[in-house]
Amino acid sequence: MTTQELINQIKVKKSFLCIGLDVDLNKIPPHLLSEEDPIFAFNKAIIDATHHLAVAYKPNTAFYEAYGVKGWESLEKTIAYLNANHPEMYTIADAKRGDIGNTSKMYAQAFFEDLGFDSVTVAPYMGKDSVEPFLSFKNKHTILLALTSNAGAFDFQTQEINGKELYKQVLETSKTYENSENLMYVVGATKAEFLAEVRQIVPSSFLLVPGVGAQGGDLKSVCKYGMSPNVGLLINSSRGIIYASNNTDFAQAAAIKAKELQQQMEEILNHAG
Ligand SMILES: O=C(O)c1cc(=O)[nH]c(=O)n1[C@@H]1O[C@H](COP(=O)(O)O)[C@@H](O)[C@H]1O
Repeated sequence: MTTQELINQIKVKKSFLCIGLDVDLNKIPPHLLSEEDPIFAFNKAIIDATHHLAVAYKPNTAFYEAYGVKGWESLEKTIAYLNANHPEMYTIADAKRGDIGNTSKMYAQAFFEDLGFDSVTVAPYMGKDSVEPFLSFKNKHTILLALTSNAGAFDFQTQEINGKELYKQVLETSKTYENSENLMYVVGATKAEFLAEVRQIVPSSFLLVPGVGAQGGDLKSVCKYGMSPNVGLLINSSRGIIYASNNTDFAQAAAIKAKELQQQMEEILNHAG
């Protein structure tokens, strides 16, 4: 999906919500455990109930890899279901990859070509030649970790090197990479006040903002500091939506939570004009 197509979807749906499909078998409704593929059954029900309220889905691959071959099959089925039935949805493989060039190329192939995701999250630590193999894929996005939502973000990302915080160096340096127009960035919702400075460096890039909901990030603050003229935000909530109920009404309960966020987003978009 192109960036313009994503922007169009945001305008049509009046939503910039990304729903995180972080499926934990200990948290899903027990009645699903007798299904042949409980993870896919859960995802399909959540997608069917929420796709009109969100513009993106983000399975975090850890939750699938944890179940071995079966988990990977559930991931494959989930992305295939989305691409076949909801091609308008933007898809993010949250895999946080990045390695020497020839290895990164294989990671990119796995997520963009084999699985067919629109984007993948990548760690910037190994630098230019670890990121550019992802950027060379047309109409695919590479979502680089800039300032993450967790407490450990302050260990390195906000430390200054030559008078500049590392996350700012990541933003600035990555703009010089080949095909840098295919970049998006992760900035945690728990660090909303940093978004104004992020926007000074990347005024129009899309930002994936996780941390609303279970981690306590505030939607309004994120929009206040981070919204660009083209919206430029994908706000993710995983547990806060998908585990709203662990009973037979789980999908409807997820839709209620998703709608709460979508309505707040619609109000913000209306005010932004
Ligand atoms: O890359 C991410 O999506 C990510 C970056 C970050 O800084 N913080 C963060 O929470 N995430 C992911 O976003 C999701 C947040 O989930 P909830 O806290 O349940 O909404 C998880 O899949 C995290 O791995």
